[in-house]
Amino acid sequence: MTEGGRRINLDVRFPTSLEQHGSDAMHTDPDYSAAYVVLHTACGLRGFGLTFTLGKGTEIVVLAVEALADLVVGKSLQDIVKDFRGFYRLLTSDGQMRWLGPEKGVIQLATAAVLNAVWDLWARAEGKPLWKLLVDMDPEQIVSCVDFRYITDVLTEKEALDILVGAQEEDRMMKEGYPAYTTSCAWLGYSDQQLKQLCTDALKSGWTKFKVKVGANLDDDIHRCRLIRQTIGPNNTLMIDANQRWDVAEAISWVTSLSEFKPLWIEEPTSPDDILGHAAISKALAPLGIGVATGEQCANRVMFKQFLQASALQFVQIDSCRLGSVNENLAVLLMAHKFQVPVCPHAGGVGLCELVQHLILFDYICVSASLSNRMCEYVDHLHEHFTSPVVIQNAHYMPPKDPGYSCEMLESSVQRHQYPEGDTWKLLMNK
Ligand SMILES: C[C@H](O)[C@@H](O)[C@@H](O)[C@H](O)C(=O)O
Ligand SMILES: [Mg+2]
Repeated sequence: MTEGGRRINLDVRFPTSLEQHGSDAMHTDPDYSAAYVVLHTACGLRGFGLTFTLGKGTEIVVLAVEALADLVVGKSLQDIVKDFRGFYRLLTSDGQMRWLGPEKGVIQLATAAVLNAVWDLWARAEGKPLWKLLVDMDPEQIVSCVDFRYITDVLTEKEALDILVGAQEEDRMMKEGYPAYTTSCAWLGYSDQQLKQLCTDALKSGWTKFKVKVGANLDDDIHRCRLIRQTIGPNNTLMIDANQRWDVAEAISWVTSLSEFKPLWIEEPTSPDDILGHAAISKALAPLGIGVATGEQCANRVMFKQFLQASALQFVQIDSCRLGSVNENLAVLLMAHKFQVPVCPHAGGVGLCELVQHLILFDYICVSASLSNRMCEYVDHLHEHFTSPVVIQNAHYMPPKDPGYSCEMLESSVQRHQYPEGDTWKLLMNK
């Protein structure tokens, strides 16, 4: 990898807060943003990677990426992928930098951005979309990308190999795609009128599964859930998402008050680190038929391991930019399979839909072979800034065909949205 004398790590921000896109009970004004990484090889190939942020502080992630750059620049792609587990360890276990995490917080977001770019580069070098690169790998090679440190008490390499049965129903995915649900109809800052209109339009386009933001005000939640349930009807699926707003007892009583609207899950009811709290909530809500979903702020495989061990979640929400890239997502997919807990990836952010679709296709084809209680999140924002945007047909993700990990943004979009020097921000600041 070379640095080529120019900046390769960028702070790119979109002013989504202006229209309340992405708003929830804890993040009331997100500007969907990314620390964006471009790797250059000596032979002229480029790999693109990103990690998702909400605006302020993205510059800190960019600095963390720069701190990791020394571990990447000067290495060849072949050297990295020949011992990908070793390279993952190098990035996450540097004797000085690991003090900043380890494997969590800003440094982990930066690790994800860098490794996402490496995976993108690898898939491009092979001329395949990332999901296909994974599907075509030997189980041994897949397992060699995973760091099993701290998880061998629940998953050994041998067990992982046994799980990876090899490609199964790839054809089904090519024909039908992977089922999706939408969050874009019901961000917390949207008006009733907007909720109703967006749900009605989504129903017409074939959507049957809807997620609603809750957690700020109970009366308002009852009102919004009623409105949406009435609009989507009794047979479509509803999920609710509190984004960590409550204490444990509060979560149980609040969700009990919303149970008449029959949500499939309550997402992030409390602190993302409170594994036993999630277990208590799961136990209390099970008789109501409501599961607990979490993972978008679960920074590493060890946390997921414990959530699974403690029966603290019924839906695993992997995130392509929170965990340490594909390497660590593979570990979580395999553990979820061992515990027979369905994986429903998180994608509410810029670029997350583009990335995570690759992981869930791999999960279906090589790991789970099941669609029961499984779906991938979709949000309808900012896809126009990517060179290979997601393709949704009849509420399904259609498998990407272009080589890479779908991380590349249009150069014009990057330029316009760079913070603070891009035109979009200059204009907003001068208002
Ligand atoms: C701030 C973001 O939009 C979150 O609200 C979003 O990721 C959300 O939790 C989701 O599940 O999509
Ligand atoms: Mg969420």
